[in-house]
Amino acid sequence: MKYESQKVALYYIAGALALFVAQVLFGLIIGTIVVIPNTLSELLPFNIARMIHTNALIVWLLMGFFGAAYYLIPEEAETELYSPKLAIVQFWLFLIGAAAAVIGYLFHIHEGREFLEQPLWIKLAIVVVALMFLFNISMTVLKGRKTAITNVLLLGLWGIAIFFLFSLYNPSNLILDKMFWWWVVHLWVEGVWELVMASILAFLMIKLTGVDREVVEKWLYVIIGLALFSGILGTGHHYYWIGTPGYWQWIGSVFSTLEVAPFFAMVVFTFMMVWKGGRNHPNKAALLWSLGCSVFAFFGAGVWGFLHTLAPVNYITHGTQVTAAHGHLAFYGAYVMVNLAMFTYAMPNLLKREPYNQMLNMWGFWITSSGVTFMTFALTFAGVVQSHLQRVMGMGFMEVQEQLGLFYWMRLGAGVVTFVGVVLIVWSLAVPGSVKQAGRVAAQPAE
Ligand code: HEM
Ligand code: HEM
Ligand SMILES: [Fe+2]
Repeated sequence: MKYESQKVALYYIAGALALFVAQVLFGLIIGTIVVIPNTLSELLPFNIARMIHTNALIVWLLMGFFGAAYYLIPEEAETELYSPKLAIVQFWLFLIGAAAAVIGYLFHIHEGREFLEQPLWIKLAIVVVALMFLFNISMTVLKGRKTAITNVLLLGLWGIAIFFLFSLYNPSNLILDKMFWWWVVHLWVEGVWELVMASILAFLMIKLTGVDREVVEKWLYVIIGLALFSGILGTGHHYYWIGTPGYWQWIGSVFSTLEVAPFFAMVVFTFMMVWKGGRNHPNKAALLWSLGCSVFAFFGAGVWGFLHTLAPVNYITHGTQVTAAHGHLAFYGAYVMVNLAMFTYAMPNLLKREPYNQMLNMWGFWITSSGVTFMTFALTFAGVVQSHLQRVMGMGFMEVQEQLGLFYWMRLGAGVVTFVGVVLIVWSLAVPGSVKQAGRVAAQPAE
C-alpha cells in the first residue's frame, strides 16, 4: 500500500464480506424453503427472502467494486484520493440505504421488478451515493496519472451509474417495462460490469505477474472492445418472447453468441500473463482467485450462457432452472471471484498482515468453488428435466416441481458446502495468521 487514503477501501471490503455471508445465508434459507415449504412461512416468506438473497448479492458486489476502486485508483493515479472523508460518508450512506431497504422488504415494502425491488426513494439515494463516488474517483484521476486501467475502470463505473437510471422509469406497458429492466440487468452484467472486471484483473496481473503495462493494456482494450461490441446488441437474447419484432431472435442469437469471446479472451489473457511474467509473487492466493475468476466466468457466463442463448433453445428453456444454474455460476465466476481476488490481494496490504493466512484462503477458494459448481450441475439437470416435462410434454408447473425434489435437496447440500467455504474465506481475510504455522507467508515481494 503506497497511499494513506487507500485505507478507506477497508470499510468497503469489510462491509462487502459481511453482506456476502448474509447473502449466502439467505440462499440457504430459500434453498430450505424450496424443499421444506412451510419453513418460516409466516415470518419470512420465500419471495421476501429471495429478494434479500439477490439484493444482498448486488449490493455487496457493488460495494466491493467501490472498495476496489478506492484501493486501486490512488495507486494507479499515483496520488492520494481526492477526499477520503467523502468516501467514508458515502460508505455509511450506502450501508444505511441497504439496511433500510431490507427492513422495508421485511414489511413488504417493495416494487415488483426482480433485482430492482427497492422503493423509489432508495433508488434515488443510490443515485446520490453513486454521484458522490464518481465525483471522488474522477477528481482523483483528473489530478493524477491517467492509465488505461483508470480509464476503463472509470468508463465502467460511470456506465453502471448511467444504466441504473433506467431503473427509475417503470412504464405500465409490459413490453417497455421489460426492455427498461433488461437495460439495467443485462447492460450491467454483460456490458459495463465486464469493463470493471477486466480493469481489476489487468491491475492484478501487473502487480502479481510483473508483465509490462503496455502488454496488459493491449489485452485490456481488446477485451473491452469485444465486450461492448457483443454485449450491447446481445441484449436481444432477452427480447425473444416479450413482444418485440421477430428479427431480435436473429440479432440476439448472433450477438449473444459472440459474448463468449471477451470471456474467452480473459482466460487467455490471465494465463498468458502468468506464463510470461517473471515475478514469483508471494500472494499465491490472489493469483489463484484471478485465474479462477477468468475460468469460472468463462464457464458460467460463456458456456452456461451459450447453452440457452440461441432462440430455438431458449424457446424451451426460458425461465427454467437452466436459467438459475447459469445465473449462479456466472455471478459467482465473474463478479464474486473478481471481488475476492481483489480483497485477497488488498487485505493483507491494508492490514499490514505479514504473514497472512494464505492456506486457509485457498481452502476457501476450493471449497466454495466446488459447492457452487455442484449446485450448478444440480440445477442444470433439474432444468433439463423441467424443460422436457413442462415445455415438451406439457405438464403443469407445480406437477413438474414435484419431480425435481431430489435436485433441490442436492442444491441445498451444495449450498451448505458453499457457506462453509465462504466462512473460511472471510476468516482468512479478517483474522491474522501466526508466523509459526506453515502456509502463512508474506503478502508482498521483498523490495
Ligand atoms: C456465491 C454464491 C451465490 C450466488 C452468486 C447466487 C446468486 C443467485 C442469483 C443471481 C439468483 C437469481 C437467479 C435467477 O433469477 O435466475 C439466485 C437465486 C437463488 N439462489 Fe442463489 N446465489 C448464491 C448462493 C446460493 C446458495 C448457497 C443457495 C442455497 C442453496 C442459493 C439458493 C438460491 C435459490 C433457492 C434461489 C431462487 C431460485 C428460484 O427462484 O428458483 N444461492 N441466487
Ligand atoms: C457475467 C456475466 C453474466 C451474468 C452475471 C449473467 C447472469 C444472468 C442472470 C442472473 C440471468 C437471469 C435473469 C432473470 O431472468 O432473472 C440471466 C439470463 C440469461 N443469460 Fe446471462 N449472465 C451473464 C452472461 C451471459 C452470457 C455471456 C450469455 C450468452 C452467451 C448469457 C445468456 C443468458 C440468457 C439467454 C438468459 C435468459 C434466460 C431465460 O430466458 O430464462 N448470459 N443471466
Ligand atoms: Fe443477457
